Amino acid sequence: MSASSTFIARPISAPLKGAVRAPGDKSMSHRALIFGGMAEGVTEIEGLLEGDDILATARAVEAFGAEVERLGEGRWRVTGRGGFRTPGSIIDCGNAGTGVRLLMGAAAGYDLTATFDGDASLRKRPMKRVTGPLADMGARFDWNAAEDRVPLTLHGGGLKGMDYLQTVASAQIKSAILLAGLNASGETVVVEPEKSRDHTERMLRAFGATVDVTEEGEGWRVRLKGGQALTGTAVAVPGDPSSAAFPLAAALIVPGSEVTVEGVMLNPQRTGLFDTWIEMGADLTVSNRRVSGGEDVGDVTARYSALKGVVVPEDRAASMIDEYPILAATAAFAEGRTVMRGIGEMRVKESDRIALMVAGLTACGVAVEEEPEGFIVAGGSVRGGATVATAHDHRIAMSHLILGLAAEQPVSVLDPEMIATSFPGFVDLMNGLGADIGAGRD
Ligand SMILES: O=C(O)C1=C[C@@H](OP(=O)(O)O)[C@@H](O)[C@H](O)C1
Ligand SMILES: C=C(OP(=O)(O)O)C(=O)O
Repeated sequence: MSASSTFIARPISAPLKGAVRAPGDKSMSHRALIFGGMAEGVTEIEGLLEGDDILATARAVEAFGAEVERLGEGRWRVTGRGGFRTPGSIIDCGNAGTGVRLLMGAAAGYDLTATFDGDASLRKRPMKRVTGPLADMGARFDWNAAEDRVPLTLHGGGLKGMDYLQTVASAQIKSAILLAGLNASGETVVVEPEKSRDHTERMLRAFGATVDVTEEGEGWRVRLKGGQALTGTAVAVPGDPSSAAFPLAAALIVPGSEVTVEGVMLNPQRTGLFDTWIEMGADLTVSNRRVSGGEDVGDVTARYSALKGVVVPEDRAASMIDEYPILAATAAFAEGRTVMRGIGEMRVKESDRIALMVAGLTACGVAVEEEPEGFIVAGGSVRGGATVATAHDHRIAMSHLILGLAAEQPVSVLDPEMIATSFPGFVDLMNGLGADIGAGRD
């Protein structure tokens, strides 16, 4: 696909109908591969997301010395050697912030040297939030191009545990420090201001580690002792709520629709969007609740709904940080204003997601106000009829394509190939439900 490729979503007149499965959860897929690579023995993974971000992490884990095999669709085996060793090549994490930050934390605990890099988007993202605390534990870093950015070289080993008080609620920072702490002397403690996704804590226990978690203020105090070995295990990865959000959003805004996404992970630190949609008046129901892979899972059904604008509580941000773009797309069809604040973190994702959503929605005829740490969408009719820049950001691309299905005129997005980082098969899945999304003209 050329650099100037586009996808186009055309307004549809018939409702979306059907039941689908979301791809495997991206956060858990990164962790299953990385922990499997750090562990001694065999880790069998089912439901692994085969998106580009995860394939980059699989290659990285292999470069750090584990054996990584694909057994079938979503079925992978990692045979770990009980630690990472110096890789023979640069660790290219592609587009993945989670991949690079968790891998740096994991690698920092071992006596090795590794150079990390990524694509143009990853090269713009801040790394000191992770290298800072890892350096305080004893790791050394060389900036190979610019401070705070990849490419960078890590010299690991000889770490001391630390107490770390996080200023932002970030599961990536928390996870990097905890993974380093596993191979540090003494105890490592991370205190977060608000609860962030806890897949690392849960999954480390499945790999045999002892992790102590207590409530502290609005967040958690997480403690683990250094010198803990991980043992390979079986991991079942449930569906990704961040991906499920797209077909569900389409059902909410296309009249007459009813769509079920089966097997969606419902960890409370990931379901802020669903809570917000329900407050907006969405007909969203969960059935068949069960536990799978140590996480709550259910089938989520969305039916077309007359949505109302809401003020999203700021303390919900960590539980839906990747979902504000698709929330904004649905808010464009709601009656009244949807106020999204306390989300400055959105500016340091794969793109400046506040700026990109404001620009894209404005181009589609939606009234939007930008703030330094948030934005406000005034809902109503959506004209569409625009070609939207995505800055190679998968969630910006998918959000505008969903918007286009219910707009008055088609919506095109530039550079849609990044959708494959988190949701390979997005277009086929959506079209199978009755959407009209296809390749546009260059
Ligand atoms: O830990 C994780 O798997 C993730 C944490 C979040 O990032 P931050 O930790 O930077 O908030 C999220 O945006 C990202 O998509 C996945
Ligand atoms: C922010 C995201 O991912 P990452 O930080 O891993 O690049 C995302 O998937 O929306």
